[in-house]
Amino acid sequence: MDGMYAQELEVAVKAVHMACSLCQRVQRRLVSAAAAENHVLSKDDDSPVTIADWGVQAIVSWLLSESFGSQNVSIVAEEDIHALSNSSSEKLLSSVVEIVNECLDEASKFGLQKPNKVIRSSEVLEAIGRCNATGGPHGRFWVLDPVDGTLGFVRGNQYAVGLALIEEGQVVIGVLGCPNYPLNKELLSYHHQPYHNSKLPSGSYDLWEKGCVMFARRGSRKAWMQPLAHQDMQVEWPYEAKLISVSSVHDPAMATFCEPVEKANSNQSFTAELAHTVGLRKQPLRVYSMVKYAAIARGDAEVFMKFARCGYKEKIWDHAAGVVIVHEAGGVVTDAGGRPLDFSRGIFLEGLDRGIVVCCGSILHEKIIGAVYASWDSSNL
Ligand SMILES: Nc1ncnc2c1ncn2[C@@H]1O[C@H](COP(=O)(O)OS(=O)(=O)O)[C@@H](OP(=O)(O)O)[C@H]1O
Ligand SMILES: [Mg+2]
Ligand SMILES: [Mg+2]
Ligand SMILES: [Mg+2]
Repeated sequence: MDGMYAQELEVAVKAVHMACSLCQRVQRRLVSAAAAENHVLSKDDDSPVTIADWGVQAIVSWLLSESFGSQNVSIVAEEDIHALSNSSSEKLLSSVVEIVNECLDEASKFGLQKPNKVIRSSEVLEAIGRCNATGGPHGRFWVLDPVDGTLGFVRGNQYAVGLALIEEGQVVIGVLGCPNYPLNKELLSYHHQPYHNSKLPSGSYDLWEKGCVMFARRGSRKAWMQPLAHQDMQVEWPYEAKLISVSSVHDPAMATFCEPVEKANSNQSFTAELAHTVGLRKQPLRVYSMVKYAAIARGDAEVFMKFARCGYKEKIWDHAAGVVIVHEAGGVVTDAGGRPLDFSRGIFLEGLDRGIVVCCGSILHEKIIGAVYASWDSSNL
């Protein structure tokens, strides 16, 4: 990790590894219905939030502040402390504090310094609440989605931790933790049973079998993947990193496209029409979270399309890390008008033309953008 942003990238990768470890602990506990009740809440818009969302936001914010000084760190992130700070949420907050300390205790596993004392609830709240930057065109800020695909997470399925650094409106580094990403791509659409791992005798599974962290630096033309450390496995930091790159498939008939699982999050009949128009023949791969970007970057799928319903504004933390990783792995990411996504206008991807189109290469990309023009008028978006 030499060159520009080397230190930022190193800290971000370590922080995402630790965040993934936190998520894995929580996901294992969610298996018990009784625990799930205390660990999953609904937000005002009815979307779920869990102790993992707050725990990851706290831990990443805390680690970034420790590494760069809190006065130098500005973070735009999804969660806030509202639901955690009222008097009825004491138990919830103590679960978050407990999991944060449990994970920080293992800091050395990820090449990080363990704190010399226990982190108190006020510090956890402070770390979460500090992530209230609003982005914009100037300066430097981090963008964090502590758990992307929270729905997938609570269902024991795919989810991601996304961390990116934006400078002068451009995403300069991206790190994506995908704890359930299978090495065997056929298993991407498989319903994961996360707790199965814990039943395996230690050492009987391959380090690369499931779970990875992907990362890239803008302009490097390289994207990397590291395995996650599995429970009970003694692996020394730094972990081995492999180069990844997009698929070389350009024939639509051979290509796989992925899209959100939830019908509410993308117009699946419109994407089916686009797929048909350009000659994509395979069944769509429906995957939760930015794991869809990971699948493109790793060459496990060729196209990702998301057309949110009219009026929904995409947020920068749902895309920043994925976009730079796909781009450096050789892929193309634009809106449906063919323009790059604009991360310089606050927390939303303002000005996004209709939807997001991610492809392994320009041939497929041009076909899809062309099909959007042809289909748009007849669509009911
Ligand atoms: N109505 C609507 N339309 C589009 N997108 C929405 C919508 N509501 C929420 N979100 C955001 O979608 C994030 C999850 O997107 P996915 O592509 O992973 O969708 S899906 O979970 O596979 O269905 C999800 O991220 P997380 O909240 O981090 O899970 C939301 O930020
Ligand atoms: Mg998200
Ligand atoms: Mg989220
Ligand atoms: Mg959410």
